[in-house]
Amino acid sequence: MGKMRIYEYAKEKNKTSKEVIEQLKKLDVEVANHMSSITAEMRNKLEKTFHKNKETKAKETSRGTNNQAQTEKASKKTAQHQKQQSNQSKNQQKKQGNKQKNRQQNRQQKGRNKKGAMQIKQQEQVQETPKHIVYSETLTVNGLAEKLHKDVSEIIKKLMFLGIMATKNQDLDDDAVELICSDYNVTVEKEIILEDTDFDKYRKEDDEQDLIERPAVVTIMGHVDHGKTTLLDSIRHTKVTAGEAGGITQHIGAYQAENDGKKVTFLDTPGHEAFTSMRSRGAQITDIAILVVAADDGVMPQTVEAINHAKAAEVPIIVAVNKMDKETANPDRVMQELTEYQLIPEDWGGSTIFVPISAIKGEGIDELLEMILLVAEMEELKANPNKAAFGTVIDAQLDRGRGAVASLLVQDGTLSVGDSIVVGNTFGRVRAMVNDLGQRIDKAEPSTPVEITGLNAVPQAGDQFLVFTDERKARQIGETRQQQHIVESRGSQAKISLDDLFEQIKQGEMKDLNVIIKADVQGSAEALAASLRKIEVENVQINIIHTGVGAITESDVILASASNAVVIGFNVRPDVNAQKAAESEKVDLRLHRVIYKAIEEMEAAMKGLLDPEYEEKVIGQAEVRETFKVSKIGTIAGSYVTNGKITRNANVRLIRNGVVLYEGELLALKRFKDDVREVVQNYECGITIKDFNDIKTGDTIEAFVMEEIDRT
Ligand SMILES: Nc1nc2c(ncn2[C@@H]2O[C@H](COP(=O)(O)OP(=O)(O)OP(=O)(O)O)[C@@H](O)[C@H]2O)c(=O)[nH]1
Repeated sequence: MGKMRIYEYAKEKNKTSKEVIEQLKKLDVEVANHMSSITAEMRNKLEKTFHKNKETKAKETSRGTNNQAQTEKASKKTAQHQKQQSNQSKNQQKKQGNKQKNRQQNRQQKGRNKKGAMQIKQQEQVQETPKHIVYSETLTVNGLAEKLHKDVSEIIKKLMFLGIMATKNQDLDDDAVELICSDYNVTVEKEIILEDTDFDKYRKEDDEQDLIERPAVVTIMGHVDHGKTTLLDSIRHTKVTAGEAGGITQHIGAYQAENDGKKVTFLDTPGHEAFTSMRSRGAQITDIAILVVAADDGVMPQTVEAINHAKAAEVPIIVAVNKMDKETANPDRVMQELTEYQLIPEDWGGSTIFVPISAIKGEGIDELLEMILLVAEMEELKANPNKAAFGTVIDAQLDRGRGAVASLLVQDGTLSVGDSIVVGNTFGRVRAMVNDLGQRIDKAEPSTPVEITGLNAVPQAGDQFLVFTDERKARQIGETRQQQHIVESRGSQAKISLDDLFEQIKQGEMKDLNVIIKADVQGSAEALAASLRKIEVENVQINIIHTGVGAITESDVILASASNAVVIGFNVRPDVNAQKAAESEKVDLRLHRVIYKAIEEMEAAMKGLLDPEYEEKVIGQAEVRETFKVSKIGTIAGSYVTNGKITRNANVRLIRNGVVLYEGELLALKRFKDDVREVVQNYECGITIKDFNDIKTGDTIEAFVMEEIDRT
């Protein structure tokens, strides 16, 4: 059985909460309000006094004294009677009995209360009151009044009586709803809508024969200024079928190019940040990554980042060696440098495709597209166009005239105008749909990017969408997802942290521990990586997914979040954005200044030996010299601080003859009559311990705090 609250007890005893609270006060028991729970001891005390009161009241009644409790009881009976009266199916015998009873009670009622018609109105209201109400999510004051068939002002008054100032459109919390209802003797039920909101639950497995080839979705990555945007533009100009819509291409976050009658979809936002932030949101939309490396510049830091991001996502890489038109172009150097990252050309015994291009001159574009088609063929990219569409948001914004506008990439099924759709935490019906050429279309098959309108709100890039055949279902799921999102955003998902690593290893959830290393110099990053790789813990392998030089950046954190990795910073710190991202993404950042400490920590975490985050620190001791028993408060220990200090927010333990009798919180710390924040050595004070009164002269009260350990 759960805890009983004051108002529940009052109801059981036919008392008002106020009466119970007052009675408790008389008994020197302090309670906060009607929602406070009631202990067995409190119950016993109350039972006794109420029992006594009852006897006195009984005597008074026999002397003909009228009292409020009786009036209440009588009016309740009247209400009951009226309910009974309205019930036609009651058997005759009962009716007879009731009639007699009612006549008697009515007489009593009339005698007691001569207010007449007003009274009747109230009774009618009582009659109308439902016995049970059901609500879901939240209820406003107005909503509650409607459900209870009451006037909203009556509910507001009752709330005021409970100390809740509410307007009629204000949401009530569950406790308030429960209290008001209990006041009307109405039982409440909160309906929890258990709509399954996971898209996977609604997506059906495909039969092999229903699958057909679909265009590859390609992302272009690479170092700054190596020519990503130029390449995207070049492909668009040479390969997009301009024409029907006057050749004006729409920037909807992606476009389709054609080569030999086969399509390829290019995502418009170059760079790995967008790619990885989508992945961190659970969306894997890229099938192939094009790594652009300028032939005159070679492998640069962001080239390496891009490689690691693509590898972490297990996406095949095609290298486009750009700026081949330049005199200083040195493709061999690029190839040489990339071998370090396991991107080895076929000629050199590897399997990576290298295509020399000049994005600015449009040279090598055909070859690049051919290679993309080749890799796509090897990847066997397929989808079933004959089912409800599923895919991902590439971009979304609010348009003044059109409302929420979202660019979607259809990844499976066919999206049609009029479809009921849930997009992330939004929903609606596809009102209008345009393709990358700005043409209005009715249907979009797998790998097609489209822009749609008709959603109730703006979704986020990386959100997934799913079409539902039932419009109502789409709405329900959309609304529930919206609610869940609000709840989840309060306590965002936990990522891997060294503190729970061992637990996960034990439970077999962790086979590879992904690590990102950022250091002040390449040498130490490599040394740390090499040492970490050597750590041997059964069944777990350390996987260094990225190493780099410089501060920990937001991009590192996003990669860590997407890959469930821990970031180790050696002699470097996170920048402001990285710090913020780590907090919101719950990414564990470990900062070290000594290599062996970093290794030790990792090893300890993997073996489950990591110290707790906090450790106890004793801050002072006091000797109990006298005790005072105060009925409202409990035992006050008149003490003398023998060393250190006792602070108001410290935890305390009571020690008697060297044995710890109790450990808990300090309730009050006083000097004379005043509450104080701390009392230092050689001063006297009064201490009370929360929920503990067995304090004796000669006991020691030890104060301690929990301090975070600095692991650096
Ligand atoms: N000579 C030559 N220059 C090129 C080529 N491709 C791009 N460029 C030039 O290189 C510079 C950078 O090109 P962008 O396409 O903006 O490079 P990016 O990788 O998109 O750069 P960010 O958007 O800053 O990351 C521009 O001045 C381009 O004109 C090429 O094939 N040959």
